[in-house]
Amino acid sequence: MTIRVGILGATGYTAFELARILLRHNDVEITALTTRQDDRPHVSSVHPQLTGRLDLPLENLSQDQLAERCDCIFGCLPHAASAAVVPGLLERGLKVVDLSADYRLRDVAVYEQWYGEKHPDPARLPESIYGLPELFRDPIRGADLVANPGCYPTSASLALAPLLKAGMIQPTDIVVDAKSGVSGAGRTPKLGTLFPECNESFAAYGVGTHRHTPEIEQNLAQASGQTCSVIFTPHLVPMDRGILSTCYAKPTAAVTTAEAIDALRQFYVDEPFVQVVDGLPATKHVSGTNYCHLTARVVGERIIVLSVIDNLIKGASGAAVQNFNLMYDFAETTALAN
Ligand SMILES: NC(=O)C1=CN([C@@H]2O[C@H](COP(=O)(O)OP(=O)(O)OC[C@H]3O[C@@H](n4cnc5c(N)ncnc54)[C@H](OP(=O)(O)O)[C@@H]3O)[C@@H](O)[C@H]2O)C=CC1
Ligand SMILES: CC(=O)N[C@@H](CCC(=O)OP(=O)(O)O)C(=O)O
Repeated sequence: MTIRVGILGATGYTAFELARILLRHNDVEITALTTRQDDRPHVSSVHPQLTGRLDLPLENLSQDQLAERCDCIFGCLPHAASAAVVPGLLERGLKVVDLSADYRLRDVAVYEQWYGEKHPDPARLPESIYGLPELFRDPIRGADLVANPGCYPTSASLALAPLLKAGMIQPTDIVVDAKSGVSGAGRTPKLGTLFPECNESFAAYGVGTHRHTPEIEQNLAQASGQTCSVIFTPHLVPMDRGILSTCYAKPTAAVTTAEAIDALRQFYVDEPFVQVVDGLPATKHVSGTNYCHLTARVVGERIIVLSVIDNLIKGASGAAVQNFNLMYDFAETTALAN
């Protein structure tokens, strides 16, 4: 069975990584790439790395044109822009993996509080499926609309959910101190991601206000069945890609480092893309892959869980293909095992 796939926002970074991964998928044909530009640039002029590997223009396509050419859409648009088109695609019978934040939060009031704008498609929020297979796999199988997680929430949730579920850490006073490479901000130019602004510099941003805070709390609450509160502080690191999340939590009882690592290992024993390591993980260990590396240390009165992912792969496009594989009942690792 060949699934015809379209990628929205194809000039961007996550779209490029998606195309690269999907070209390795034997059951996929990429049949549409979209842009708002009207001059139909060839994909090789937008992403020279794809020269000779994909022969398609980027086009400003209508929803009817997408429905004629595609079975499934990967949405790589900014939030709000995504929810403006997803309903029409679903109504035309397409399946959608949405990489934006639009369908991740269950509660429209929480979305509007943290994103500071009206949700374009609020009725669909309670029924969209959150695509983090290691924590919530079953509903993804056969789903029509999967909300691909944010990059920081993936790294933090994979680190903390197992220990919360095992009752080893308290659900409050959790601190997630996370650092991301600059590709996390996308290819669309912004002042803060210009080379002279961020190179040789290291800064926090969104302190106390970052919109991934409620997404992390939602995941931890859903995984553990208890209300969770998280202080999340992201930082921009002058490197291309990668996220390191250092997560601090209070143990519920005396625990050793070996016991904490063992709990993580037991939880992820059958997971192809989560590796619990003994040494300290580094972003380079997972760069360009769909893996998350995790470890833990007990220091004083805290358990510290360290988690690394590639923001563009496990934090975005690799996870999207993992979800796609589940939606279509392909082996979950198809096109991702590198
Ligand atoms: N970068 C990352 O690490 C991660 C990103 N995400 C999310 O994935 C989505 C894509 O991210 P990324 O690829 O990094 O972003 P980019 O900025 O690299 O690309 C987004 C693309 O969307 C198109 N676009 C921009 N604004 C609009 C608009 N208002 N309406 C329609 N199209 C628009 C642009 O294409 P054009 O100008 O050609 O029309 C642009 O190239 C975003 O929602 C992002 O938050 C999620 C996890 C990680
Ligand atoms: C470094 C950087 O700027 N990172 C982005 C997160 C990328 C991501 O996951 O964003 P979505 O939730 O929109 O999909 C940010 O902090 O907004």
